[in-house]
Amino acid sequence: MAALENRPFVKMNGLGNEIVVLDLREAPLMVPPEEARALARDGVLPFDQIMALYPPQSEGTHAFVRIINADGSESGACGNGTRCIALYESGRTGADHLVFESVAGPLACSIGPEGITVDMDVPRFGWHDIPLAGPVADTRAIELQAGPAEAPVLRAPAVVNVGNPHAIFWVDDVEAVDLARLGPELEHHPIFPERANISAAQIVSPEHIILRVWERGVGLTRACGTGACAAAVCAARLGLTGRRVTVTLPGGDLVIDWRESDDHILMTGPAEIEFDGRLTAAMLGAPAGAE
Ligand SMILES: N[C@@H](CCC[C@H](N)C(=O)O)C(=O)O
Repeated sequence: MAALENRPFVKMNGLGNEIVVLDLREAPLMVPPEEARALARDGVLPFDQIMALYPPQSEGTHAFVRIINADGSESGACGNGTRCIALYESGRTGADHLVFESVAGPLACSIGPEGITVDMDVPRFGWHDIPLAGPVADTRAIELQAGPAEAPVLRAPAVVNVGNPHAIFWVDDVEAVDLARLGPELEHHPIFPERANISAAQIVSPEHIILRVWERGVGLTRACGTGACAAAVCAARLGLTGRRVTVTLPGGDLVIDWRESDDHILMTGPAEIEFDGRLTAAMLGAPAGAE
């Protein structure tokens, strides 16, 4: 029998980033990676991330959240998924201010007229924080390139950890970059011992970035909240933009404010509940009723 069989789920999205919320607080269990992979593969419940909720570990928090990618790997952060669990929990409790915990630390969320704002904590730029495979004096532009000589070669990404590792390449036109081909090569580049999310970022103005993301453990997604945070803080740090930008992804816009007073990253955007149901053996890759 599949471990997750018959568990309730809620299908949500954050700007088209496909999210499945599993509220496991009543009967906690670890999400088997092979069941996550089967669920992502079977097409009935396509998802980019599972946001699995566990009983809170600290006073005043709503849940501990573990984030599982479609390939079964775990991530320390998921911006779009965090807005989704904030909306889900607000619907259950009526609260407009919520705090979750994750392996990367606390996630304070507030629901307001502009959308759902998540405090994504502070960015980390040290080579060992990303992490990179070895010491790099200045991670503002590491020496890395990919792509055939005849195509626009991606060069010298900025790198940052915003709860998960990101590499951002600055390009003149995001549509001219074949991220579907270069993404997997770069995600698994040996310079990234924990792999990395790979973005192509086009600076439109000091207040506007267009972004495309190849997500670690998933692939191309319609939106990546941590990718938007990563591109925003790296662009500001390089003087390419201000500290408050709109990031346009295929699924829509996020507003990122890299707060001057404490360097926290505030991400604001929508979330949507689509439908709910219960997981079946077939969805989890096991024959129904199998012991
Ligand atoms: N879609 C997420 C990112 C989820 C985790 C990422 N794939 C990773 O493994 O680091 C977001 O909205 O941030």
